[in-house]
Amino acid sequence: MILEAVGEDVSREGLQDTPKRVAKMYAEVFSGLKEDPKEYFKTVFHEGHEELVLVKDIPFYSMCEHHLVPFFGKAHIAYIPRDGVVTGLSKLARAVETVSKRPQLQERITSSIAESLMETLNPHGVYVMVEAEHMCMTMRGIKKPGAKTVTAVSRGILETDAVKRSEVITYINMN
Ligand SMILES: Nc1nc2c(ncn2[C@@H]2O[C@H](COP(=O)(O)OP(=O)(O)OP(=O)(O)O)[C@@H](O)[C@H]2O)c(=O)[nH]1
Ligand SMILES: [Zn+2]
Repeated sequence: MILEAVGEDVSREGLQDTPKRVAKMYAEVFSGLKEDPKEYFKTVFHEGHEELVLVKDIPFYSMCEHHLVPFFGKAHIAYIPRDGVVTGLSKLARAVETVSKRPQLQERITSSIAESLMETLNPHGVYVMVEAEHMCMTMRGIKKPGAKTVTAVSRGILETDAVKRSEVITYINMN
């Protein structure tokens, strides 16, 4: 229907399988709708580690819900465990993957990861930062390639304690 609407000849060879390919692609890029990031954080280890855990530079690709074009970048997830309860490191990246693979807003990716962690691990604090380039701002519309959006959500002690939060931000900015 999109190809017809833009005036394409939908019978030409290259386009014949395009509806099928696009359907398959959307099933893949929106597969996170069927998943709950909180499920991943059920994998826990009792390690007695009460200090910072940070997994940074987690790459992600998502789809802007306004234009259905990609936005992509990196997510950084930090938390301070309570009672030494930590989750698997890969589970943080899996949560990013799940919430990215939905029609999204960058703010919602950021806050839903933070809330999921707070609700499951009940840590002392969480800090999530997401930086991304939105193709709806680069290839169309205002056309500002290179413009970067940064969103951050802090919860618990990382919301109330500015010193601890700036320590986390220093680690995020470190190479
Ligand atoms: N807050 C937020 N806005 C977003 C995100 N992704 C895209 N947008 C914005 O959503 C807005 C939609 O604005 P509209 O005026 O309804 O749509 P539009 O006419 O296509 O807007 P332009 O992009 O300005 O041409 C735009 O300003 C986009 O930049 C996001 O993750 N978070
Ligand atoms: Zn957009």
